[in-house]
Amino acid sequence: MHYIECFGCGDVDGGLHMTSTVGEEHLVRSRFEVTRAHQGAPGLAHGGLLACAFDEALGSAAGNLLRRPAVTGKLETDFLRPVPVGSTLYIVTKLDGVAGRKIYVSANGRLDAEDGPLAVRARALFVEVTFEHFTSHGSADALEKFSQTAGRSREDWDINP
Ligand SMILES: CCCCCCCCCCCCCCCC(=O)SCCNC(=O)CCNC(=O)[C@H](O)C(C)(C)COP(=O)(O)OP(=O)(O)OC[C@H]1O[C@@H](n2cnc3c(N)ncnc32)[C@H](O)[C@@H]1OP(=O)(O)O
Repeated sequence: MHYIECFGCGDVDGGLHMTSTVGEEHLVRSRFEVTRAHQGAPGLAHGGLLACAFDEALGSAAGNLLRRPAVTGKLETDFLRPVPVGSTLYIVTKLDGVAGRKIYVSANGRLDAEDGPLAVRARALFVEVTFEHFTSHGSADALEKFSQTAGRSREDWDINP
């Protein structure tokens, strides 16, 4: 979790409640459990919410792998199979490259198992920003809110392992 009020990973009523873990080979694994609250057509996940889940997974990978603050500039999704309510999407994200402030990431989402059928593919461009992006465009106390949630100081965020 990067922020307790984040719709993707935070503790928000109706949020996606996603978890992400950095694993082997610098892959980030995220899970999204699809509930009735995420429906578009009866019994099926809404495409916009699936895009949101991938924004979260891709953003978490960019942030956690590079330890730099970044925001989504562009997000593309391919919806390959319907995603039913009650299923879990297993999303694996990889870092494809970095060019200056531009961070390229891509992800595959499989149904109900890491080796399940491929349901959604996504690619995104994240753009590195300064911390002032969040304080000037969002909330003046954004940095305090981030560090309260994650137990990190601003200096921790500047580390690039
Ligand atoms: C640190 C420790 C972390 C710890 C762990 C953190 C975990 C963390 C988990 C987070 C998980 C959150 C997941 C949800 C993430 C969101 O929801 S972010 C919210 C949605 N996105 C936004 O609100 C962004 C809004 N847009 C903007 O603020 C600005 O347009 C941007 C993206 C900052 C870019 O503006 P800018 O700073 O003026 O930069 P600009 O010079 O225009 O662009 C820089 C480069 O990017 C390119 N570019 C920019 N936009 C685009 C685009 N749409 N298409 C193509 N190229 C583009 C430009 O062409 C330029 O390329 P070069 O000239 O360098 O070759």
